[in-house]
Amino acid sequence: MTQTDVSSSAPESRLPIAILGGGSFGTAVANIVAGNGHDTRQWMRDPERAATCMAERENKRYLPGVPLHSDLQITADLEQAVRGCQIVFVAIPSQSFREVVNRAAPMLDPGTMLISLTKGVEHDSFHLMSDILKEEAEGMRVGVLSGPNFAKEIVAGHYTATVIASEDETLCATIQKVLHSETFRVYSSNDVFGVELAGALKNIYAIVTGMAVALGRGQNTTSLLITRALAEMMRFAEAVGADPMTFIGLAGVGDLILTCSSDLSRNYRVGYLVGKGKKLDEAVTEIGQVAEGVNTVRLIKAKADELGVYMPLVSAIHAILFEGTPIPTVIRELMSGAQTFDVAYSAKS
Ligand SMILES: NC(=O)c1ccc[n+]([C@@H]2O[C@H](COP(=O)([O-])OP(=O)(O)OC[C@H]3O[C@@H](n4cnc5c(N)ncnc54)[C@H](O)[C@@H]3O)[C@@H](O)[C@H]2O)c1
Ligand SMILES: O=P(O)(O)OC[C@H](O)CO
Repeated sequence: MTQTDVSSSAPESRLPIAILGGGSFGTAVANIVAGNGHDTRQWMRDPERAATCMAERENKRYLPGVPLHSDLQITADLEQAVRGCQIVFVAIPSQSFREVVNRAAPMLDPGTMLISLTKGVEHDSFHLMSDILKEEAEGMRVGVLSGPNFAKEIVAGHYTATVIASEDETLCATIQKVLHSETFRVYSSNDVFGVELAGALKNIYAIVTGMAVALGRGQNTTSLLITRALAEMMRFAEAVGADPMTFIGLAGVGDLILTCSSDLSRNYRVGYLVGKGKKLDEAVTEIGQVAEGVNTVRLIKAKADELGVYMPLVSAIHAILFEGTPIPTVIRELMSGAQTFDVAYSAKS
């Protein structure tokens, strides 16, 4: 297997790089990569939409009003997008992630860097996206990118940071170089599982806080929820073998604060709409974009039950979304639970 070290290439070197996914985040990352002078190809499945985005230099459905970089190539031809690329970013919702990677894998050169941008867990299994990349695309180098990163704020040029996680240090250095810009910083981590898990878990708590805001609750409540969410996330991480320390970084508490504090988050908005009385299906349809947390709640609840991990907020939101328990009943139960230690290492706190 040949593994090209592109991290040491001169800053001006132009690499062929593909981004799979035509939604908000794929588009935001494609714009960064193209802006850094790389030969950037974004793949989206719908040929008509690809042609329209290419012609109008705008992705009207997902990032209206945002000009696409003039060098960004957009295509619905997967082979044309990935051919000869040393780096492929995958921004496909978790439910379709495997299907797309499976299609792309035979078209990739050995040693291609495959980077997941997706924050979810595979439905009906407990696979994270890096597991899928390893299973479906053997012989590739794998990393995950996760952090407090609203696509809309990235394209608006707000100062932003994220984390690239991989056991492959050269891959991390390469991705740091490829994405770094005047407004975008990339930190590295070797805890792939922790970074990826943090990105998936925080979506659950964004639904919870969105709901609390819809119910008229104030900042005390939001702060209570975010802090106890972090405790739950770290307990779960410890139980499944991820490093709890990862959760105090950008991909953990950073993304948790962001997503639980803003209606730019689709997960937060799902919680908000359900809190206002909408049915879950109606809320998801109204958002019209992926809200990974809805599926993640089910999967994490099942895993927490199996492992005996105490996750009262996960149980609470699961009861509201999937068990038909009235919101006031769930809140009463949460608020009358045992008052334990604030900060503790024990998985039972
Ligand atoms: N939007 C953000 O701010 C943001 C930031 C960080 C991470 N993410 C993560 O990125 C992932 C993608 O999110 P997004 O915001 O781009 O979603 P989105 O809802 O904006 O777009 C999803 C895209 O995936 C495409 N898609 C769905 N199924 C497909 C299939 N079977 N084949 C090909 N394409 C398919 C859709 O056509 C659409 O273009 C999610 O896991 C999300 O959590 C999003
Ligand atoms: O819109 P959400 O809820 O999917 O959140 C987007 C990003 O994950 C924020 O980092």
